[in-house]
Amino acid sequence: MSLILLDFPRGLVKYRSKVGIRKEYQKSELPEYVKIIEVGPRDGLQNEKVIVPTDIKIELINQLAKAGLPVIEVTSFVSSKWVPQMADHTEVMRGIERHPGVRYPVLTPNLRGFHSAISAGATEVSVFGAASESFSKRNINCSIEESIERFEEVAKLARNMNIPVRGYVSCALGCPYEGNIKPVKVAEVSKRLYSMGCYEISLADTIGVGTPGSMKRMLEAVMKEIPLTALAVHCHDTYGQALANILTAMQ
Ligand SMILES: CC(C)(COP(=O)([O-])OP(=O)([O-])OC[C@H]1O[C@@H](n2cnc3c(N)ncnc32)[C@H](O)[C@@H]1OP(=O)([O-])[O-])[C@@H](O)C(=O)NCCC(=O)NCCSC(=O)C[C@@](C)(O)CC(=O)[O-]
Repeated sequence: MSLILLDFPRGLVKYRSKVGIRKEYQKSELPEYVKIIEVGPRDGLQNEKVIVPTDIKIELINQLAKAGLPVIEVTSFVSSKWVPQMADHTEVMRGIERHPGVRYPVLTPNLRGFHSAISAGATEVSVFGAASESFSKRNINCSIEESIERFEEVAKLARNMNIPVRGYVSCALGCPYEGNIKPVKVAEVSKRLYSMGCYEISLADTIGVGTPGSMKRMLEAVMKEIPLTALAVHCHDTYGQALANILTAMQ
């Protein structure tokens, strides 16, 4: 697979680094702990040309849980016309083992997706917006403003049901249609997601065009609006920059 997908928050202590690394981290002022959110079964498999059979997906997710991943993004409750790779969302969600201490969030773009996800047994969801108008239209068929309205409905219902909601901001470091995206726009969308109740905002370098410099500028803008402990990064490795960008985010 050509992607390295790491959702990588600083501050939220969920995944303990190995002893030894921990000391080095302290010396170099990197975080003592990191939480890794495994998104392969969703973000990886949604891009596969050949649709992976449901039982293989289930086995992959079970093996990832056994490998010690604390959070595994399982699937998306989206339109199967748009993303046929995720059409078996309900079967996957119902088929996986639930390992104690492991969380299994799913993507839900709207209330319809939320209801389906909950019926299938989801206990955590993610809404996914963008800092680019063009990307929002092409990805979820609505403007940024309309998407925020849809997410607010999801967040409100989720709050009433005690379901945690995470928020993605796509194109945080560049858009395939609009090119550069201003950090202030990323900060604005992030703030709206955070204000509606998303407990964590994942800033996504959707097409992997970020660099350590642009990552730093973007994070500086977002950190003015959102507490550091509520931030994560999601770095695609299209141009081999994901690890450098993640290191910058950690610093
Ligand atoms: C968002 C929608 C559903 C909007 O869907 P819509 O606004 O209803 O518009 P539509 O006309 O395109 O709807 C298509 C059909 O889906 C139905 N529909 C409506 N909602 C649902 C639903 N929840 N589940 C299943 N079906 C749904 C709807 O009723 C309609 O059915 P039809 O009338 O044609 O028979 C649609 O545009 C869609 O499914 N888009 C795909 C979005 C997607 O999964 N993108 C990839 C994931 S995001 C991502 O990868 C970025 C991320 C998170 O990884 C971070 C990063 O790296 O940037």
